Amino acid sequence: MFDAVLENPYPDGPWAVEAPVPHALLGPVLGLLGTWRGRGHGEYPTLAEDFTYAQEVTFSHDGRPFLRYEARAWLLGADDKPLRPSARESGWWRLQPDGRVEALITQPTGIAEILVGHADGDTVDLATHEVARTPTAKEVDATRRRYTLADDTLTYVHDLAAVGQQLQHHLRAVLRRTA
Ligand code: HEM
Repeated sequence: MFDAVLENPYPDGPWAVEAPVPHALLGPVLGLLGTWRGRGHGEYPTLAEDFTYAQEVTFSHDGRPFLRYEARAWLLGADDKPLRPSARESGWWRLQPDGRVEALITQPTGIAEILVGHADGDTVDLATHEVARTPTAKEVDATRRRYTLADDTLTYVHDLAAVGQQLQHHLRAVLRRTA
């Protein structure tokens, strides 16, 4: 009786050139589609030490005017060996006319962010509209995320206002397209 639902007839497509055909509103973010891997560096005034991490980020779509976003990071030791899993997040980037973006991103640390911003093909700039926190989550008030795409390299900087600190640098990473 469940035969009709055994296979998902609407799989996501990470590619701009294969089915499903990307929705026209995805135009300003088409260059992001796919999987990216690379490394980053992070710091925050409340932390005793800065840190280096590796990260994998995937943007995919199902033909509708939003991206599915997945990111997972792991810390790297001095010898470049994986130390331990670190930040993960996933969400949806809703494209609006004129390249406006509304993003919903959740993290297993109890944070749910809504960000608004703009995409123009080479850059995406997102800033917090609202943050919701579970009762035990750390006090995160705002983030700003700026992505720059050039020659199959995706660079981002991530500012953070949290635990009583003003909005300031937390992360910078350079990712290369892997698929
Ligand atoms: C690539 C993504 C990220 C990495 C690798 C990363 C890494 C880290 C690390 C290593 C720490 C120190 C504590 C620990 O060892 O876990 C930390 C602290 C923290 N991070 Fe991140 N982070 C990332 C993304 C984020 C995001 C997206 C947010 C918020 C939306 C965030 C908010 C915080 C906060 C609030 C702290 C605690 C500061 C404190 O209590 O002093 N981080 N992060």
